[in-house]
Order: sequence, then C-alpha cells, then structure tokens
Amino acid sequence: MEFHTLVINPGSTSTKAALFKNSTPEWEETIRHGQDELKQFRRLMDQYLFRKQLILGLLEEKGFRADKLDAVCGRGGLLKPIPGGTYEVNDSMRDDLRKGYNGEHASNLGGLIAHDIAVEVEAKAFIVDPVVVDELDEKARLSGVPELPRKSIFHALNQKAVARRACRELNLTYEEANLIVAHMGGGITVGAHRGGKVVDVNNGLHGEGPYSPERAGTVPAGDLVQLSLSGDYFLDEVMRKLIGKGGLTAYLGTSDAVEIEDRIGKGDREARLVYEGMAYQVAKEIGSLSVLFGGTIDAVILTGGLAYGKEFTGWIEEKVSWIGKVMVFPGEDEMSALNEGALRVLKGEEEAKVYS
Ligand SMILES: Nc1ncnc2c1ncn2[C@@H]1O[C@H](COP(=O)(O)OP(=O)(O)OP(=O)(O)O)[C@@H](O)[C@H]1O
Ligand SMILES: CCCC(=O)O
Repeated sequence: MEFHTLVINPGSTSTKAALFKNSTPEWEETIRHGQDELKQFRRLMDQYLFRKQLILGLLEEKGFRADKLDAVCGRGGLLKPIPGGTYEVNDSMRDDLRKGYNGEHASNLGGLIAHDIAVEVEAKAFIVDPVVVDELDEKARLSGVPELPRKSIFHALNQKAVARRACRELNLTYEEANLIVAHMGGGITVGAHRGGKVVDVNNGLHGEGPYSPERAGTVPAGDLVQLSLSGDYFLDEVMRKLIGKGGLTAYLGTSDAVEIEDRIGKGDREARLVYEGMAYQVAKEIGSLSVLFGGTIDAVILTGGLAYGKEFTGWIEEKVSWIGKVMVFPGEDEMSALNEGALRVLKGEEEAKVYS
C-alpha cells in the first residue's frame, strides 16, 4: 500500500515542506524568510495565508495533485500540555492553535494549515509530538513556588525521533531504554527519557536550563526580579533578554556558532570562554538528569545544529562520558519524524490520539 503525506514545518525564519511516499521523501524544500518579509505581519496568525500559499505554490511547482494526498502533517504548536504521539487535528485543537493557548510560536500555524489543505481533498490531518508534550514526573513539576510550576516545553519532535534512532542502533525499544537527549539548536533542551516518556526536561522557551545561541536559560532569580522592577525596562525588553537576545547573542553579538568557532580559531579568548561556558552548562544539565536513572543509562545523545561543532561536542563528551555511551546526531530530522508519525497511523500500527 502506498501513502502520500505532505509535511509542513513552519519555523520562525523559514517554512519547510516535504512530500513523502511511504518513508521516502519525493522532495523537501526550505523557504527562508528575511526579517523584513515577516515584519509586515503584526501577529503570528496574520502569516497564515502567506505561508499556506507558499506551500500550495510548492505543490503546484512540483506538479503534484493535492487530491492524491492521504495525509497532511504539520508541526504542532503551543497547545495544552499533552502526552507524546500523533494527534488528528480537530476543532478543539484548531481553536487552541489559533488563540495560542500557551503563547505564540510559528509551529501554531502547522496544524491549521495541515487541516485546511487536507479538508479540501478529504485527506487526514495530523500533528506529531508538539513542543508542549508533557510526560513529566509529578516531582519534576515542583519549582518551590506553587504559583509557578515547572512546565514541559521542549524540542519533543526531534528529541523523540533521535531517541528512537539511537534505540534502533542499540537494539533496544524506546520503551525500555534509559536515555538523556540534549537538543542544541537556537534553544537548548535536555530531556530524561525513561520508559518511553520524557520525565524531566528544562523549559527551553521560557528561561530554564543552559544558555543557548539566543536564549538566557536559568538566570539568578532575585536579580532578574530586581532588574524587571527597576523601571529601566518594559516587560517585552526583559523577555527579549531571556529569549531572542540572550546567551551567545548577549555576550558575543551573534547566535552563529560557526562564526564564533572562527573567532576562537583566530585567538578570541572571550568567544572561547562563552562558547566553552555553554558546553559546561549543557554537561551540568546532563549530569543533573543522570541521577534519575540509578546508574543504568543506555546513551547520552547530542543533537541539533550545534552538534555539528566537533570541538563543542568534544567539551561536553569529556565531562559526561563517565555517565554512559555518548552518541552524536548533528542537525535535526523533524520532517521525517512528522512523516513517520503520520505513517504509523495510516498503516494502522498506532491509533491517532484525540486532543481535547
Ligand atoms: N557546522 C556547524 N558547526 C557548528 N555550529 C553549527 C553548524 N551548523 C549550524 N550550527 C549552529 O547551530 C545553531 C542552530 O541550530 P538549529 O539549526 O538546530 O537551530 P534552529 O532550528 O534555528 O532552532 P531550534 O533547534 O532551537 O528549533 C546555530 O548556532 C548555528 O550557528
Ligand atoms: C523549546 C521549544 C522549541 C523551540 O526552541 O522553539
């Protein structure tokens, strides 16, 4: 049986689309958006038609008739907290994506566009492992301030995809493996995967964990409160210090790790200190999660764009290799992870979950 799935992944600076026949990509395209191009839209939802037209344009350019699609699968957004898996897009999900239940994120557009393309050709519409996948252990939710519970917002799609890939190499099922996965991209999230669930992870979007190319991570809380109430900053300016203009960007003026490596190569000591500091924080996060497994860790996995940096992953490996086997999967494989999620349901291997 042949299944055609259109995969849609709207990101903050790009729109990615791919067409799969079963597990094989027929084509995959990334359309990059300059800052000025998206500036014309005041709110994220205002980009909806623009992004949908780009994807329909790609289908036309490739000469593929939409009525041959079996499914359209979008990257899901800031919904209510839900367990991992493949979800059929329904009305309740569309309402929450439209209003941004947990905030604005480009991936809120994924499920909406998937639904609208699918409905016209009577195909199925899905999302897979959105950033709000929440499988936290109850103890992991406690922050010390009852009004501020810890939240699970992380790179669930890529973390789970690389975890499954590592399990295939290790000859284990995902459900029986003990893994720590560090996704290191524009944001950094480090998750403890136990029994097929991510039982603890830093909230990568709202200021927790290691600093990253463009985010601050955990900062001294009291000092942050004082800075916020000093009267010197508006709320959105403080938020920008945490997300967008934090981390490498704040210290070195760029989020581009390749440029930073180049500066280090030319003897820039400050760049080295800050870049090594980021590796130190990732290693510390991995170390803190290692205690959850009582000494039986099958692998520590390093992934995301930063994992292309050999010296960077080397610094982390030096500090964590005593914990377990370190596996490095540079980049991310979100498009095929979305396709595989849809395919498992189309083939009847898994039932689609219902969002409510
Ligand atoms: N060859 C490379 N060597 C070192 N760093 C690299 C390399 N290629 C990309 N990077 C760095 O990886 C980071 C971006 O990673 P990635 O593309 O995974 O992020 P993103 O998709 O924009 O964000 P996120 O993964 O948080 O959703 C940037 O700092 C970039 O400079
Ligand atoms: C942490 C959630 C995914 C992202 O970084 O955008």
